[in-house]
Amino acid sequence: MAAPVLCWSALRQAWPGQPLLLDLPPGQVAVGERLFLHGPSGCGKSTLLALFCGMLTAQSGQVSLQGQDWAALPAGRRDAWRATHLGFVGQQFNLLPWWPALDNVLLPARFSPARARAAAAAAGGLEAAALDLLERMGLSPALARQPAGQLSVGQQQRVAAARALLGGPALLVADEPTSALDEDSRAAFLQTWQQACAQAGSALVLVSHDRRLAEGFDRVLHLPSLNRAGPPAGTRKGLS
Ligand SMILES: Nc1ncnc2c1ncn2[C@@H]1O[C@H](COP(=O)(O)OP(=O)(O)OP(=O)(O)O)[C@@H](O)[C@H]1O
Repeated sequence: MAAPVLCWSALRQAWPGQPLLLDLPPGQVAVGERLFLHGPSGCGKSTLLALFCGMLTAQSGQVSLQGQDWAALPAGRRDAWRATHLGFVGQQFNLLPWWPALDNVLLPARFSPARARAAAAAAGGLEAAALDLLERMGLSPALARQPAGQLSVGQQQRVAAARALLGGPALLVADEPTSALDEDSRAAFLQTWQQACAQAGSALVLVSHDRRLAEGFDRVLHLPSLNRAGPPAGTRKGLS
């Protein structure tokens, strides 16, 4: 069996001066697996994604991406590892607003020769790969040439999604990636994204408040709130 893409030991995390936020049993995400992560606002979903992405070092426990323990990498190599193996779509899209959408999608290729090669090989050229991804996300070649800052918020979210997919990184992590889309577009967009992940062989970890979007995912991980009136931690259910 192939080694997991993402792997974590028991994780405990608290922000300074705040009560324990995360208390997670060991887990993993397999090659190509789609994991849907949900839980109430403030339960620590974004914090957990930051641990998965090596943006934050676990206070207790260990997280590995593609067999590499994040904590064992110096900061510079962590950035390079992330650029090669991870695509991320956050609640802020972090696009360069004066750059054409197309150039924003091509950004990972500047930081990762491996992703540049993979993208070019899959589509007969790097630019063709980016245009193809944008088109699959519903953006025409004409829109692809427009500065990202002149696109609608929903279109910008699609550009960020295409950028994360370029070159088929082993893992895609998405924090509420459909928040800027209208309700009718959400399911269709996610379906497109899942298909693109499957085609690229990328695993997907997606956070959403909206449980209805869990359709099509292989597994659902419910993250309970540890700091809310409710059943004591020992009786929490649904953590898989
Ligand atoms: N950079 C930070 N510094 C200090 N505390 C933080 C930081 N980021 C998050 N927190 C704390 O961690 C808690 C959980 O935040 P987090 O964003 O991880 O939750 P979430 O489940 O993603 O929330 P939402 O669904 O509303 O986006 C927050 O209540 C906040 O107090």
